[in-house]
Amino acid sequence: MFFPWEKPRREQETGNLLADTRIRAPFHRLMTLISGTAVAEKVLEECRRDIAELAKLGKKPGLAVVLVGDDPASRAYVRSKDKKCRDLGLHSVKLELPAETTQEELLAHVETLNRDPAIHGILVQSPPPKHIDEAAIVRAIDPAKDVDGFHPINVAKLALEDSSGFVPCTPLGCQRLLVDAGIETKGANVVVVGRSMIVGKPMALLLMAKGVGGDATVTVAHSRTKDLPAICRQADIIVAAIGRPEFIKAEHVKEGAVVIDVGINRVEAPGTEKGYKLVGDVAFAEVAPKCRAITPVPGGVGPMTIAMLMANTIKACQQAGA
Ligand SMILES: Nc1nc(=O)c2c([nH]1)NC[C@@H]1CN(c3ccc(C(=O)N[C@@H](CCC(=O)O)C(=O)O)cc3)C=[N+]21
Repeated sequence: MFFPWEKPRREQETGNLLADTRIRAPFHRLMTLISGTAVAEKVLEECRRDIAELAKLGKKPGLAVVLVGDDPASRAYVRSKDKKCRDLGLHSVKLELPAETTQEELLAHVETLNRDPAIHGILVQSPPPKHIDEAAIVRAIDPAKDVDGFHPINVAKLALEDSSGFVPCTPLGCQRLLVDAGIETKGANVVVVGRSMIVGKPMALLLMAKGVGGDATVTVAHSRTKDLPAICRQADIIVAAIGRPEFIKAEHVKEGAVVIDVGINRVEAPGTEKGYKLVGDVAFAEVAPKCRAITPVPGGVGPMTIAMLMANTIKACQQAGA
């Protein structure tokens, strides 16, 4: 028997796949691989338009990324943020400070950037070395330049659904992926796994807010949650932000669920060129066949995070002196 929707199984590659790439799944369903790379490109196209509008007003958005120490993964992120800024024609300042930088020195850098009118967004790469009090640094950033959305003022604005604030880039990117992939969040049971200030908590607030990409029924699960697989199996949408490689297995996922994989874990891969590979918080090979849609790693949430950082920087510029 031949069903027209049964397309030949494709190599389950992850990478530059389009959002409508479909892989045949069991029970004659089609599984969508949601391409963060493709959606991020769309967001960046919108950014280019906004940048052109600002240029007419003589304005150019500027982003400062501050990195303390020499963690290789952090350096890679900072480099790709800097590169994306340059691609778009944004003003980009990259501050790479030694691991021994003191709290006072770092605060002085933040103060300088707060006062710099060419800088609209400031990001201090997380996590900083142990001797740095990250909460104090975050509070020192001018909330109007806090494009990470970590400052208490911006956390409050998100909770209050005040759209003048900045929402953390990763949850914002996840929400945009859901909206762009045509996945209805209104009334959906969403389980967010992870309660971090960077992803889990703001993700939950966004999903329960009123409007497009919101109106969901949100459950936040974490390391102390009882019977996590049973809780996750209730979910129409799972957002996995645990920070443990391939933690979410087939037993966590209801047939036909949508899975957003926020994890970016470097795991050893002997014999490969780099000596490591990136895996998500989801065991992709066993989970994907059960899903209606899923994001890959790499090429999923990661590129969206950077695109939303650009979008937040543009918003900061638009709001500056407005
Ligand atoms: N203050 C602060 N803000 C952040 O937004 C922030 C941070 N600190 N600390 C670290 C995390 C991590 N993060 C990533 C962003 C993009 C990719 C990304 O583009 N990943 C590519 C792959 C990149 C590769 O190949 O290494 C992908 O998933 O396809 C990854 C990770 C931002 N972070």
